[in-house]
Amino acid sequence: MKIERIEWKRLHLPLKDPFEASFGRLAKRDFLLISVHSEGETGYAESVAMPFPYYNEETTDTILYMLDAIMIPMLLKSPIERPEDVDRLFSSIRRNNMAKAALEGAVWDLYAKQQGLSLAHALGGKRKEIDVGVSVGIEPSVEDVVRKVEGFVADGYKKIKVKIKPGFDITLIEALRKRFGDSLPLMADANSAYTLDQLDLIKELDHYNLIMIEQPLAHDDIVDHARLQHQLNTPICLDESIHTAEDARRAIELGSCKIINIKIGRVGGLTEAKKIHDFCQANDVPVWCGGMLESGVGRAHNIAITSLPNFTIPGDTSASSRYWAQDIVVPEVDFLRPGILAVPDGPGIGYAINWSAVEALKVQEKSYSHTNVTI
Ligand SMILES: O=C(O)CCC(=O)c1ccccc1C(=O)O
Ligand SMILES: [Mg+2]
Repeated sequence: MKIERIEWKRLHLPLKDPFEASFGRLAKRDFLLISVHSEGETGYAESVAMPFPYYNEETTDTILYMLDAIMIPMLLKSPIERPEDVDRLFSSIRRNNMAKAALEGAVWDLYAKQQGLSLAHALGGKRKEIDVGVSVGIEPSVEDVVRKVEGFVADGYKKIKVKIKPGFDITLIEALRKRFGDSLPLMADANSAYTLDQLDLIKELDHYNLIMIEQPLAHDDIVDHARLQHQLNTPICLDESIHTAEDARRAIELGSCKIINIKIGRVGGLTEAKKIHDFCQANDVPVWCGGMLESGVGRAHNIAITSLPNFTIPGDTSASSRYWAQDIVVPEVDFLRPGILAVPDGPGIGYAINWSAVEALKVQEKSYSHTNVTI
């Protein structure tokens, strides 16, 4: 697999409605669409960092720097046979997982296309359809969230995740249970907004039959989460705290969580995502695929990894129309049946790029080949 050219295009894609979590509010997506070219095929992926370092330490600009100064030159000068070689190549670079994942993901798509396989199949996924849920942001009032959830329930989403923060938690969950009853598959994501000092408040959430509580405590903690899990009936799911399969092993050994949210970007790529999946499967810990408000390209990667067998809980990969007036893929990501997405069986990610949409959203771009990169 001789990599001849690598490009990024920086896109600004406006959200239909601003999305808010305890870490901040977002009105548009600012991300890099990555293309990796080899022998007539092109692999695609996108960078998933937020524009601010409040979810994790990366931003679109830190990714741009890492790709431009370090990772693209490294990739262009290294012999690559399989996508796992990219994971190995970048293993000496500490963290910067979303930068690594953006390039590694494009090489996975390229590799699958060169083998004539769907990305799902290349990863070892067998599932042809996946159940999906939706993540609902914080709104000005509890009633606003209830109204939004009404729409998503009507759409047929299989899991409703709501964002919570101190002062916007028990009253919200209470209102949702009152309106939709106990059988609605409901969970809450705190994005690290609480500490163990709020134990009594967090324990109140035990009364609402939540499927799980996602990342209640600090982004870099597994010790307090273990103490909390031992006093909580509701399963804890870790998102921010898990960056590697080793992190997953430690958290599971300690009893810090009963479920893991796998995000390809947060863990540095599909190779590591698959390792976490496999470790969790061997230890009877279910996983699901988290979202980062991706365009259709990132959504396609999420669908592919979700075809693996231990993704037994509906993820955050909703339809394109949940976020975008127009997505950058054709066809757009849409339900096969309510709450169900088809896993594409065409080569690679199974979606084409809508280049006229990309050109309209583009704010910056750069192309690299052996002739313009000093290696
Ligand atoms: O719909 C999605 O893509 C998931 C939205 C979401 O919850 C989220 C979005 C941005 C950053 C972090 C998170 C999260 O899961 O914590
Ligand atoms: Mg989360």
